[in-house]
Amino acid sequence: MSTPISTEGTICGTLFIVAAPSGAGKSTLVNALLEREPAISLSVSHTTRPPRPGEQYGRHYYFVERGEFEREVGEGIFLEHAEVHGNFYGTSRKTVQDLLGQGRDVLLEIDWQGAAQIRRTKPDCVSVFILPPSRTELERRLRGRGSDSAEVIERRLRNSRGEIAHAHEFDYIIVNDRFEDALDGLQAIVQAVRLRTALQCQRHEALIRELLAGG
Ligand SMILES: Nc1nc2c(ncn2[C@@H]2O[C@H](COP(=O)(O)OP(=O)(O)O)[C@@H](O)[C@H]2O)c(=O)[nH]1
Ligand SMILES: Nc1ncnc2c1ncn2[C@@H]1O[C@H](COP(=O)(O)OP(=O)(O)O)[C@@H](O)[C@H]1O
Repeated sequence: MSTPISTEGTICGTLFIVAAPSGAGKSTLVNALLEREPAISLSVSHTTRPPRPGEQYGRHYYFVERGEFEREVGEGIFLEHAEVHGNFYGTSRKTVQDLLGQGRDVLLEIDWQGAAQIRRTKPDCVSVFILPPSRTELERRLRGRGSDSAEVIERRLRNSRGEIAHAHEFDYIIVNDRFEDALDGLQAIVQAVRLRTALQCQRHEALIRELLAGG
C-alpha cells in the first residue's frame, strides 16, 4: 500500500493523548495497548521528578535536573510542558514531529494542561481521559502501587479533583474499572481513528491526483 498523504502534503500519523489522575491506571493501560498495537510510538517525556525504583532513563522518562529542564524550555525544545504535582514534565517537539512525519502514530501520556497546549497547535489530535471507578479505588490503587511516599500519594489524591474537572475537554472518556474492558475501549478508539484517518487520506489522494491531472 502506498504511504497515505493528506492535502497539506504531510504523511498521516495520528497524535493520541492519554491523561488521567495519578493511580487511575493510565500507564498500565498504555503499556498493554502498545503490546496489542506495536506500531504506535510512545513519546518518552523529560521530567524533573526523581526516578522511582525500577524506572530507567530514556525508557520511562529522561530524568533531568531543574536547571537543565529550564534551559530546555528556553531553547524551545518542548511541544508542551507543565508543572504537575510539584515536578516539571515536557514532550520533545522534534521526536514527535519526526515520528508523525514518518507516518507513525504517536501516543503522549501527559496531563490535562499539556493536552490543552497540544490541542491549540495540533487540533486534529485525539485525546482520551481515563477515570477510576471511584475515589476509594483510586486511593487503593495509588497506595497498592507502592511506588510513592505517603506524602506524595496525599498530594496526588488532593490534585485528582482538579484533574478530573478537565475530563470533559477530552474527545473520549474511559472508566478503568475492569482492566480488560478499559483496554478494549482504548484499542477500539485507536482502531476507529485509524480507519477514519485512512479514509481521509485516501480521499485526499484522489483529490490530489484529480487536481494534478486537470489541464
Ligand atoms: N504535561 C505533561 N505531563 C506529563 C508529561 N509526562 C508525564 N506527565 C504527567 O505527569 C503526571 C505525573 O506523572 P508520573 O510522575 O509519571 O506519575 P503517575 O501518573 O502517578 O504515574 C501524570 O499526569 C502524567 O501524565 C509530559 O511530558 N507533559
Ligand atoms: N483496572 C484495574 N483494576 C485494578 N488495578 C488496576 C487497574 N488498572 C491499573 N491498576 C493498578 O493500579 C495501579 C496504578 O496504575 P498505573 O498504571 O501506575 O496508574 P497511572 O499511570 O494512572 O498513575 C497499578 O498498581 C496498576 O497495576
